[in-house]
Amino acid sequence: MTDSKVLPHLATPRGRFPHYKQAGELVFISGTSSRLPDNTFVGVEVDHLGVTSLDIRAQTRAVIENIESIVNSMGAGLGDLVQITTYLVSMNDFGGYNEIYAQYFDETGPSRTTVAVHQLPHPHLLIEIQAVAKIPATPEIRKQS
Ligand SMILES: O=C(O)C/C=C/C(=O)C(=O)O
Repeated sequence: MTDSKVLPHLATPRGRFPHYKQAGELVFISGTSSRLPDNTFVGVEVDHLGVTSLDIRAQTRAVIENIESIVNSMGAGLGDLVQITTYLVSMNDFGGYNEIYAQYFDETGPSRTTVAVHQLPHPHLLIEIQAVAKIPATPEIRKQS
């Protein structure tokens, strides 16, 4: 079974792709940022002079919680993730990212790769995560497809 979904309660993808694609028991979650449904970003402050402050801890938490919302929509949870790839704009943020990551996952969690990239699809983004979940094809999940 293959199934793609754009979830109405999450930030709309900024391109023609789904939040996730399910292929059998594996669910491939598209690159996810800290963007909220109103298209604002968690972990971004712009002061009265227009100076922008970006917060890797707040962004990391929001990204993981956005991914959690996606897997929750399938009746699953973060414990069902089997693989994570993280894209950071700067490895200077590795410490803050890792600190928040450890509040959600440990060595029994998904395999993980973290790389630094030149840019992400919005200048306010410090982090984006893509993930794979393994979710048994229960009748409930099949019903949603
Ligand atoms: O949706 C976002 O805010 C950031 C993620 C974008 C992508 O991964 C993409 O456009 O491919």
